[in-house]
Amino acid sequence: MTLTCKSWFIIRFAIRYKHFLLAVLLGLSVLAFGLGGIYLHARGSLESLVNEKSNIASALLQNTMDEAHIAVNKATPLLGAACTPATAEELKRISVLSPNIRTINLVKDDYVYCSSLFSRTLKKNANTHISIDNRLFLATHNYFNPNENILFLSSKAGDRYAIASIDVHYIKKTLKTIGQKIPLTVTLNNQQRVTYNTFYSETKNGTLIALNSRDDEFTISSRISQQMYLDYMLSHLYIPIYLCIIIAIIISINGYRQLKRPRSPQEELRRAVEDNEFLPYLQPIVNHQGRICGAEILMRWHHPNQGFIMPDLFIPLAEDTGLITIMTTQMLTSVKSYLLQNQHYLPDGFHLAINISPGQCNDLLFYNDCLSFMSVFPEGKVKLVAELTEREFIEDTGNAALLFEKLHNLGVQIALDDFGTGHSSLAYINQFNIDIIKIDKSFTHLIGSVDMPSHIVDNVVDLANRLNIDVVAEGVENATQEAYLKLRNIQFFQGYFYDKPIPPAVFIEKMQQQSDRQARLSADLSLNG
Ligand SMILES: Nc1nc2c(ncn2[C@@H]2O[C@H](COP(=O)(O)O[C@H]3[C@@H](O)[C@H](n4cnc5c(=O)[nH]c(N)nc54)O[C@@H]3COP(=O)(O)O)[C@@H](O)[C@H]2O)c(=O)[nH]1
Repeated sequence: MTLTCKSWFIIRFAIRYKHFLLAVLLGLSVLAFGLGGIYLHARGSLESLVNEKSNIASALLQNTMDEAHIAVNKATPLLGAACTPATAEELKRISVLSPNIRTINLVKDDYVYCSSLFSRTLKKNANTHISIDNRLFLATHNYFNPNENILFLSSKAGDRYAIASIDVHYIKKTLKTIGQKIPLTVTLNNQQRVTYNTFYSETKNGTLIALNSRDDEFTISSRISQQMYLDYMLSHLYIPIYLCIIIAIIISINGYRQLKRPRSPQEELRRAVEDNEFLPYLQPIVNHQGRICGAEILMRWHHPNQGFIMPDLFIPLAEDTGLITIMTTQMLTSVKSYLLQNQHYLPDGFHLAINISPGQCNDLLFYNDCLSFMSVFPEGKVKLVAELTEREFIEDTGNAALLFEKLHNLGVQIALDDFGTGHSSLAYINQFNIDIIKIDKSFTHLIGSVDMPSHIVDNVVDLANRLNIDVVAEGVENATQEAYLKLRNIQFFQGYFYDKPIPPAVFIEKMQQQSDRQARLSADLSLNG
């Protein structure tokens, strides 16, 4: 399976910022739990509020219905008689005594023949026609209000009816006053409906809360949509929401601090290795003609909080913990990709030195790193040099000798670093078939001083010549030192006089400039020649 550039970018980003992402995830989880809880609470509260409002609306409507029942019951005895002025007067009296009832009427053969509104018998015509299908029903009626529905409640006696009319406008006002933003609906006999629904548009989705009246004559209902739940939560529970956000941020920041908190030096080093915080720097090595012919890889720790940390401060711990092995692999892998892309700027036999610690001489992991490094370059392009320090004693359990033999077979050279400062220089030369000696900078620095023990440098060079070993003079800082060392026919020079350790990209620039200069010089020579 191949990973696209985008996936790589995401993976690298996730690895690089994993602590930050974990902290954000923690905060978001807390926020999700908190808001989830608040939302559930809001649901419960809103549902009980709607229940309460439905109950109040139902009670008020039931009152009106009871009033209508009493009114029609009072009017029922009048059904047997004709519509005299006295009957009409009695209907008016009943209606006036019932504050929520607008009219009381007597109906026969689907026509209103007597009403509390008129003091005479009404004629059969379109205006007085009324069809009564249910005990409670909604209808428009020309006499009472042709433009709006009226709620009628009827009571039957033989083939006649006493009916009371209730203003629907009044019912709507009741629903509005009680419901406020919550839409309430009155449904009669499970069919005809009166709704007050101006704030939220009507929906078929959501939680239905329905309450039947005492005699199942009507139902008060409300459907709570998702929007209503959210609005309720935001308007009533904003303080818990703010608190939840603040707590999530605090937990996030704290989590981040905990994840990033200073650990033991060992843990911190391990974390840095996982986060690829160790970078290779390259210090140029120049030849007798002053041209860059190689470089030494020197490790730097780019710490996210402390900036660049020099190797003296972390190499001993890396050696103790064994992490130096993987750090060396990281250095070689990184430098390999820089040099591979720019190998056309490198002179053949480019001298690339890397430090190895005594602990790395006990197994063949370093050999595998070298093998992988060498395999990508054409033969003879790069001369890899393993620099052995004398700081610690290399125990020759047989493994070190085997490692050096295999490295030699691969074409990797062995250099003895800090020569003369340790306790086993000569023993190592004899034991490990050393190819290069590096004169320690403490000796180089003495060149030019009054009490310079010149015989030390001279003797090292003399020894190297006799054993056919190359010499690198380390720590060259001025022209006097260079001149002195050049007179002794030393092959390689390294020090601040030429350059400090620099990032690989800067080193490549220098190689490119040198390569361009060489090309111009060759072109001039061939023109003149
Ligand atoms: N096992 C590994 N050890 C490593 C690795 N990278 C570095 N090291 C060891 O750390 C020691 C300190 O290294 P550093 O601080 O990088 O110092 C090197 C040069 O910067 C310094 N130098 C070079 N020229 C001059 C100079 O002209 N003057 C001056 N005062 N200092 C100079 O010397 C150090 C060179 O080190 P070396 O050649 O290895 O002796 C260092 O001893 C390294 O061994 C690593 O990847 N693995």
